[in-house]
Amino acid sequence: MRFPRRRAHLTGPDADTPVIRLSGVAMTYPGPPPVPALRPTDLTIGRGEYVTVVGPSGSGKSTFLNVVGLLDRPTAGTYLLDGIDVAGLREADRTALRGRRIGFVFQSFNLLPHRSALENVNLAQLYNDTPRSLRTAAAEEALAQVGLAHRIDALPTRLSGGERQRVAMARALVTRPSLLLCDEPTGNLDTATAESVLTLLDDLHRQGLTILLITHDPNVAVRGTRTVAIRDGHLTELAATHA
Ligand SMILES: Nc1ncnc2c1ncn2[C@@H]1O[C@H](COP(=O)(O)OP(=O)(O)OP(=O)(O)O)[C@@H](O)[C@H]1O
Repeated sequence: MRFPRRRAHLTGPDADTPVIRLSGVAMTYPGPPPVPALRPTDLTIGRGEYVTVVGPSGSGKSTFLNVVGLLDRPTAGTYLLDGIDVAGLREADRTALRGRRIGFVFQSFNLLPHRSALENVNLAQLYNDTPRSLRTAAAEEALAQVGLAHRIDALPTRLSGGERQRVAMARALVTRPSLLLCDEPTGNLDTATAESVLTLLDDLHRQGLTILLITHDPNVAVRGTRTVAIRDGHLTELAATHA
């Protein structure tokens, strides 16, 4: 499966439209006392970039992820996702946009334990435009893409940690999202398994996928082609790592 530079469906952006453009985006939790968890931030992520966000505990990584992932509304600034100003959207439209354009991968996998790998991946297609008759094939293709073609009928409890994370990645990819948003994707994995997941992310990036990965681990952060650091809610661009 390749990730088209130009998205086919309805209001899909062209290749030059950044996937993410944040202008002065900030988040202050109301409190009391108010907590300025994300200071006014400008950040543009172009199509096909692999950006990592690194920062210590409490620096604002989850706050940033929740805003970018359309899980929380920022308290200031403008956020364009695929050129769409998300501030004006009603909640149902934000949910639909999130379901179509963003694939999430979490540290804890978040799979339904009593559903097979295939069913877990299939459930992610509630909001996409794939005709119902083609959804199973799309889910099988996504599982094959992460190297799990032979395990599609397995329950998560019968899979290793690395395999579970691959199912989660297939679930994130099946909608062909504009952005893969990863939150500590290797946090629950041993070193060798973590490396295989990071290698898969490298492959997906080479295929054109835009990736935003949040981590506290500098060794993971260097896998991105661009790294930003977050500290006390301030985002700063670090030097480019590898191409
Ligand atoms: N709902 C909330 N209400 C008030 N303050 C919050 C809320 N959520 C987070 N904070 C505060 O905002 C700051 C940033 O928190 P955040 O969870 O974004 O950090 P983090 O980098 O993700 O931390 P960790 O790596 O430990 O998960 C912290 O000072 C935290 O205490």
